[in-house]
Amino acid sequence: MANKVTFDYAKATTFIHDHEVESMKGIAEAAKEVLVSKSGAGNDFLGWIDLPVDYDKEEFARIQKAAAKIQSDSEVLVVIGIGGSYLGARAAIEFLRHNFYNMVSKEVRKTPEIYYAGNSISSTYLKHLIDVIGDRDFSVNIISKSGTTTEPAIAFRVFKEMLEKKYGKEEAAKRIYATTDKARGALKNLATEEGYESFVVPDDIGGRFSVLTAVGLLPIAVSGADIEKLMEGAAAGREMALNLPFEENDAMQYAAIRNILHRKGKAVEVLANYEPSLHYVSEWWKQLYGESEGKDNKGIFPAAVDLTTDLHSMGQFIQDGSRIMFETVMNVEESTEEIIINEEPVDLDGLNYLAGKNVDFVNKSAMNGTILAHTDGNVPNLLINIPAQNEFYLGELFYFFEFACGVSGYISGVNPFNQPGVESYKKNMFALLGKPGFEEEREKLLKRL
Ligand SMILES: O=P(O)(O)OC[C@H]1O[C@H](O)[C@H](O)[C@@H](O)[C@@H]1O
Repeated sequence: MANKVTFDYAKATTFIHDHEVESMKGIAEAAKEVLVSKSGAGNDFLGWIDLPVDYDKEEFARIQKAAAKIQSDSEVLVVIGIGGSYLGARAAIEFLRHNFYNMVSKEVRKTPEIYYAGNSISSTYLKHLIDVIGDRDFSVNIISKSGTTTEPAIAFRVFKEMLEKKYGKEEAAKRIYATTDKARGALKNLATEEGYESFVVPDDIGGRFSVLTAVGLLPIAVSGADIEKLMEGAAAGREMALNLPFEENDAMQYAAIRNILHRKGKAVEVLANYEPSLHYVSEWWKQLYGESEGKDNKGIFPAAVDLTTDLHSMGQFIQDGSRIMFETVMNVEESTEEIIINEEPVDLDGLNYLAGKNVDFVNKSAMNGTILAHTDGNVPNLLINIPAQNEFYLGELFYFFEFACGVSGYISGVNPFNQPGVESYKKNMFALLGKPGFEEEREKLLKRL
């Protein structure tokens, strides 16, 4: 086991020839050069490249102080945000903390319960979350880079009113933390007006690359995870991605291999995990790759499965359905906890052959068996090994995926750092809602409904 996050495509070599790797190596290195020399499209959004070694230390300390205050005066933290202003924090908290974080006793958890809002427009979800908070002390972290996104703005109105009713306007303002642009947007204006403690999403870091800014760091710190270790891991990931030659550079190889497979007609990448606590890492990854690469009528469609769970639902398709995909497995090499399967005097369930083995041995056997089965079913399998579930390796993993994403986007010739397609639904929604300025569009749409 290496003491770092590694990428391994040994099980995919039947689908990929050495000369293809050699040829893609050149393309990937040229793409890397465009990325690090900041000469490509979207080059004003590359602040994430050096972020792990070049971040605002004063703000970092303020994040830790705010987290400590929330931990001391709140039983619940409501994190309001969507997309890049939501998924990174949730991915990290679920990866790093207890699988039943909110449910486990306070003595075990020691930190506030954390719930997420503003990631849908469901009134039922909002009302049910209000029920969960009850009359307990709580704080809110509203996160929106643009400060104008509808889903979080609506949720914030609801929880702001709840805080103000409970504590009065002045005390409520001390329980609201706003993470947004340093100067622009409705949320920034509101925060200044109401005196909320504010944290900055840097101009040159897009939402889906912002997990290691205050966007992710404040909620992650509130959960009790060590954000310094997270940054150290990301810095280690950066060092390797920037400096290692292609043959030893895991992020570069991942970018290259997935593009080789894409050019052979594999239109879908299925990211698989064998730990339920990685579910939101996949969700974060889906946005990172989906918004970065899915444009100009091209891109690999990022999909995800939780295994072995989905082997009993999606497994059939992966093994035997349309041959449109390759699979990338995130393998946690050392399980955080161990449970031994004990021997039973009468072997009624027929499991005594596993007596003395731990459950993770069974999980790994399922994983290895599945990788071979899927490979036999013509699904090329790639492996990302994560030594253990801790802050350092998560930092490395975040950086690995971000760097590979930038390189991969340039390989396919898109601007990996914009998301023009996201505006289309928003325009229609605003028109249908009757937002001022959308009158003409509204008439046209109403006729089509
Ligand atoms: O942070 P915000 O400005 O509220 O944006 C939240 C998310 O929604 C947008 O529609 C974008 O497509 C995403 O890239 C972004 O992460």
